[in-house]
Amino acid sequence: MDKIKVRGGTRLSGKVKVSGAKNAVLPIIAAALLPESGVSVIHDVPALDDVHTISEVLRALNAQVTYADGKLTVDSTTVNHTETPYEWVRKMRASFLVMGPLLARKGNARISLPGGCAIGTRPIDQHLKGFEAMGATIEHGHGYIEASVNGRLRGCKIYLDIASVGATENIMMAATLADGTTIIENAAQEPEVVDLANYLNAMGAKVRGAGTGTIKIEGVEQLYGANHTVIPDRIEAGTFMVAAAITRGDVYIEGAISDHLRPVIAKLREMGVIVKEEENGVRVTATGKLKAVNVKTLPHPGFPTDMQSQFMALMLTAEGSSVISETVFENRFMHVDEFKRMGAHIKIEGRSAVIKGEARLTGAEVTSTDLRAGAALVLAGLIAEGQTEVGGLQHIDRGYVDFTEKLRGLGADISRLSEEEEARKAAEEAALASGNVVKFRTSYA
Ligand SMILES: CC(=O)N[C@H]1[C@@H](OP(=O)(O)OP(=O)(O)OC[C@H]2O[C@@H](n3ccc(=O)[nH]c3=O)[C@H](O)[C@@H]2O)O[C@H](CO)[C@@H](O)[C@@H]1O
Ligand SMILES: C=C(OP(=O)(O)O)C(=O)O
Repeated sequence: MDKIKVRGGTRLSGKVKVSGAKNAVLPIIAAALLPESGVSVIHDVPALDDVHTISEVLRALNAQVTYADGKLTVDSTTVNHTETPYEWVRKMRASFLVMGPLLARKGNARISLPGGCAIGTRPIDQHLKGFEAMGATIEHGHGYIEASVNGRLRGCKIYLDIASVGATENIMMAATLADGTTIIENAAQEPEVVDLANYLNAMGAKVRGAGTGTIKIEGVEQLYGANHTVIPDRIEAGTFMVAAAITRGDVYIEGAISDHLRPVIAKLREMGVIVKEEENGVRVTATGKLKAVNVKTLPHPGFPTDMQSQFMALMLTAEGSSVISETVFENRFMHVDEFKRMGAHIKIEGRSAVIKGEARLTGAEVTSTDLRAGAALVLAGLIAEGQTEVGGLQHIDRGYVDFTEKLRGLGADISRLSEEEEARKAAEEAALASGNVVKFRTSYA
């Protein structure tokens, strides 16, 4: 398995460009299953493992999907399968987002039950409650959920018990082709929900109110493939904002949309970080001591849980103790033990963590437990004394495009090595040190 090696101590500076948002593009690609005619062309699609996974899900349903240079083309006119096996849902929970489009367009869908993951149990009851309210019959068996409807889904009023992002998106997609009007109350208000609604409307859907707690969807007879450009990734942007702050650097994050980052900007400013909102990005500068703050994760527009572990890394450098309350996922503190391996003092009390500031971090071998935890460990490595080796990169690859390269572009002492490269490098170094210089071949014919 690959590892990221980072040596702490460099102040980051320069410019970094944000890629398209993972959490926007995944539901958008699922929604590309809806049109019965026309081709969708989606721009600014990040080259992520998750994008590859959802593309494979669509191909397994018999859609034609091509990807090159950030442009993804989907032709769903040929879709004739309605089953998504465990293989794909296990890799990425967002695969479950094809249920709404399949049910709306084909009248049935058989999707593997996602199961829990490293950050929580993550049930899907709100998705299913919505589909049932729209007239679908739901059956569970052999690890699968099968949903079917006689004729079309019916528009109705659905109150979500939790403002779930995925449930809002799945129900919204299903409702575009339903008979009548659907109203989702206590809907998720994340910018990615708005981006999905914009794409659906570009295909001919009638979605109003996305970005508020009440979304109204008037069902239409048919949708048509459309062009769409994905919004920049606010979590990637936030991660680089923290990278600038943690190294007391000066970084311009091109493409970051301030309005999507209100809670992150507010908390950085509260800590004493300078954040300048510019027309096409934000500039983050930090020097000297930062103040401890308290953070509570909440659905948008609250502080995003996907920024929690990166902020924990930053809090380790503040003066005094900070508290994080994680209210979105019940088990999103797995990175704490990894931070402790680097010398951090963090105490978990129920769903809160108390983070002691002014930590003297030392480089260590650590493992990513989820996508954001992996990024946070790299951030901690940027300020640790000596070398940090971060493993479990399959998590980081799900959600960050060229993470190592982008950080190196800002001056970080960072590299990514495969096990093979690492062994070869070590042998070369040993040979050089002994004066016995030999040429190593990486392969033999
Ligand atoms: C691909 C994608 O967009 N992923 C994001 C999405 O995940 P996802 O859409 O899975 O997150 P949800 O908003 O659905 O989950 C929020 C909370 O609601 C609970 N829940 C959810 C659905 C349900 O039917 N029942 C239920 O109890 C979950 O277990 C969790 O505790 O939003 C999360 C919360 O901002 C982010 O961390 C993820 O990065
Ligand atoms: C939790 C995340 O993603 P997912 O919902 O795809 O697991 C994330 O992006 O931090």
